[in-house]
Amino acid sequence: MAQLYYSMKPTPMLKDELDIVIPTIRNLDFLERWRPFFEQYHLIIVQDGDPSKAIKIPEGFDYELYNRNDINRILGSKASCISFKDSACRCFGYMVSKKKYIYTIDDDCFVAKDPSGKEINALEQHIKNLLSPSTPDFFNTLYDPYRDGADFVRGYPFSMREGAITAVSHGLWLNIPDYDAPTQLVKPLERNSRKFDFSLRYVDAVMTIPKGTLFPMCGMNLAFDRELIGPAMYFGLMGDGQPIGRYDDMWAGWCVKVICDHMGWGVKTGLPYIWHSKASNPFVNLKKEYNGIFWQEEAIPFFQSVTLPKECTSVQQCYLELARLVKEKLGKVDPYFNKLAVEMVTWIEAWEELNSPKGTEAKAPNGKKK
Ligand SMILES: O=c1ccn([C@@H]2O[C@H](COP(=O)(O)OP(=O)(O)O[C@H]3O[C@@H](CO)[C@H](O)[C@H]3O)[C@@H](O)[C@H]2O)c(=O)[nH]1
Ligand SMILES: [Mn+2]
Repeated sequence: MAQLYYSMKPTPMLKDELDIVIPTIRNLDFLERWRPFFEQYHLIIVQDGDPSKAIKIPEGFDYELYNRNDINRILGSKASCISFKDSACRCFGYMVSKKKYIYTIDDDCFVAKDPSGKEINALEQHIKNLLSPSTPDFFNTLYDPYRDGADFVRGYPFSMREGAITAVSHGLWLNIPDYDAPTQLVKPLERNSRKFDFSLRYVDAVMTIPKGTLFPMCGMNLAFDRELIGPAMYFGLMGDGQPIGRYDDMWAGWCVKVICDHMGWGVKTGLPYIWHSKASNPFVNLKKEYNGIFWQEEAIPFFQSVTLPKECTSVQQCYLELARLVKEKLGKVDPYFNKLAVEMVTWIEAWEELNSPKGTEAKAPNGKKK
């Protein structure tokens, strides 16, 4: 009967070309809310924290599950580049995936509704964003010209209307916005939701982030072309034993954007929205973010000043050049950046080990096929 049910359901887009990566420290009951949208995709679950803890995964999902023991077993000494006790561990899922696309989502994110009350299939919107071109070189004032009902506006050069390949689709959040701790502390009650003037909160737009402009990439609701930009999607070393937290995705976003600009690829932000249900503790977050709030005032000018040499023709080469520059330019800000630069190189070595044709296959001992 189940087979008949599946055969009757429409095959979702990129069903066999996309993995969903979830970092977690808890049971994944949230998947029940996403079942209509996720159950035909393969999940890669990266269990953080105590590997002896069993997490419950609802029946009917096709997944592979990795805990810290698996990460250490698969990467050996190179496991040092994967964060422990921080959601940054999710990037291990990007590395072991064999698919062209990745969607990553937090386990406290649920299906949101658009202003008409319709449930948002966030994954489908991300896929549309990734499969349609970007406009990094010339801003279209009607936002995404490739969306139904939109187009290029007058004065947009026809020679540029083919657009660029889209490497990243950055989604947003209703209810709990991704604020830093100081902002959270001064706006404890603010919700990005229908209680306020909903039309101000739900912006029905997808836009390309212009070339040469950095952005704060949030890992909560994010999709990307893994074959294109995967090697640069290293979520910086945070968590246990590190002097900084909650800048993992920010670090990845700055590296990714500099490399996408160099390669001529686009990064989009906007739709889809998810419903972010849980605000993490602002005081705990302040401790994690403290150094980052200082260091980003040095890091941003550094990334803005980076020019990658034309000899860097692959993402791996770009990333290794970035690691070299991080050590040279940011190492004097704090020794942490020397360590981060080393782990950036380790990440690329581990990526190559698992993903080059002769690379080793990562075997997930815990996993369930439907
Ligand atoms: O030690 C940990 C803590 C959590 N996780 C998993 O990671 C995600 C996010 O956790 P949570 O929702 O509690 O934290 P947020 O502050 O909302 O996360 C956002 O901030 C950034 C953190 O870098 C990031 O952009 C967002 O994720 C959940 O799935 C937890 O289960 C973990 O793996 N390890
Ligand atoms: Mn959260």
